[in-house]
Amino acid sequence: MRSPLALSAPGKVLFTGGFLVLDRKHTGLVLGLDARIHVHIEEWEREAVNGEQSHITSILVQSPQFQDAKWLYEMREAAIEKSSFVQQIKENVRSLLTDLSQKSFTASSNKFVETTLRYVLSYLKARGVSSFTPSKLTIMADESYYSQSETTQAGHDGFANFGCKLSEAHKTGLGSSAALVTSLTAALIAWYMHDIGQHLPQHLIHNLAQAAHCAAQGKVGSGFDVAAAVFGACLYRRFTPAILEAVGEPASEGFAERLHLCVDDLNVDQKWDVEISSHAVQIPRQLLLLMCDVDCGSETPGMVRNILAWRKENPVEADLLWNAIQQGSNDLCQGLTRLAQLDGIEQDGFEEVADTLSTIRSLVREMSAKSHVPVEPEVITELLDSCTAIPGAVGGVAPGAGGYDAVALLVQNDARVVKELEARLDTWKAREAGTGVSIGKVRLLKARQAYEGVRYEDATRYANWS
Ligand SMILES: Nc1ncnc2c1ncn2[C@@H]1O[C@H](COP(=O)(O)OP(=O)(O)OP(=O)(O)O)[C@@H](O)[C@H]1O
Ligand SMILES: C[C@@](O)(CCOP(=O)(O)O)CC(=O)O
Repeated sequence: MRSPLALSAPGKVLFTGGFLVLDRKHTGLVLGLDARIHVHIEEWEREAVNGEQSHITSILVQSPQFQDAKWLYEMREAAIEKSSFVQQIKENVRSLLTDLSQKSFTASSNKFVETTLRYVLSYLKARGVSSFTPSKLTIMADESYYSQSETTQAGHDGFANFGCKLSEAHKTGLGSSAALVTSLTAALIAWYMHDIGQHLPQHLIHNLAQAAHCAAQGKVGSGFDVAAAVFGACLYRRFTPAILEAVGEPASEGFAERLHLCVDDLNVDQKWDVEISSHAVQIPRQLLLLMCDVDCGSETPGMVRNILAWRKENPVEADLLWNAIQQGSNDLCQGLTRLAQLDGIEQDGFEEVADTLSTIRSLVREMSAKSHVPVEPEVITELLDSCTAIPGAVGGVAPGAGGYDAVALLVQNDARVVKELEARLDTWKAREAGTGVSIGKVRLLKARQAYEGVRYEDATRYANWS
């Protein structure tokens, strides 16, 4: 029996560059977190159900921290005859596409899981992998990905039982789908591609996870969350969207071969042009990145549509604003790196970073006011002002698309500052003047800054769940 494998990928915070990063002219400053989504993969020995055909491979995916979260997929394979190997491979790929079906253990489907399986298995077939043994995949998420509720029960092994359905859990905006798609992609590649050796093929995983995530998400994102899940914290410049558009729909003729060419970057006229600079982003050890969950979501695709519409109608004004925010983002990145390199030589010296952050925030508020999209809404301004007034707090932002999801803070790495912040959040209550939008409880998440991307884990850690 083959030994199980486990892999994990981290969450992200788009600290600056929300909306700008959708345009290749700009970059996003993406900070990494130590909250991860893990995937454990093992052989699945399952007795054949009456009448079941041997050419069907079953793949079970489960998310045991949630109720009713088990999905069974079946993949049909045509027999491969040596004489017509290439042809058969192509047919297999097609049959895989039409016949990867979800047998519902659970009434609901899981679009991100299903799309990832479809993309990775199609890619593997096109790469010549011809035999797939049944496997069982167990997804485990670190606690910070979802808001705490009365049903959450902490476990001794560090994993919580959320005690509710996945659809009822409130996400905290750390990029659960990107971390999930990335660790699932990596687990399937490591399990079924036997020649990858010890080192995970990061670029392959990145390109494939971007393709699957983009398809499942409805092609709206810049892909910064998948880049962070694979490579960790980075300065991110997106890829040209046409690179993935060329792959087409999974049901279309020749999809798997096009996916293979795209993922392995073999299209001469459409090379991957994503820029991921991991070394450009550092947080000095004297600072902590803290995430506060506001538990009152925003609808990112709607905000993206409205901001882009405003930018299109006001190109001159928008460009000025976008360039000014970009400048702020560059200054912040350089300021943080400089302090990280001084590493303790200069104990104070956070004023410059604090000033830059406050300039960025005022530009983002200008973006909000002009576009009428609540990127930093009034309640969040109040919350950020209150948090950053605590002695030892350096500054903060409404990360990513902003809105009512979360705030991200940089504070001095001192337990007293964290305690004071917690005390302030405990009593925090706000109501937005005019619109009447109020935010509920604000909670400090356990997640802190981290740099590592996708990685192997000790597979014995998941013994209680798999
Ligand atoms: N633990 C999990 N098990 C299985 N599927 C999950 C899990 N966590 C997330 N997912 C999948 O990801 C989807 C949520 O993705 P979505 O992009 O809406 O959120 P997010 O990535 O956490 O948010 P954001 O992009 O704002 O950070 C779920 O509907 C589900 O398909
Ligand atoms: C608005 C956008 O630039 C950032 C969205 O970030 P988040 O999902 O709110 O963390 C969209 C994107 O880049 O995918």
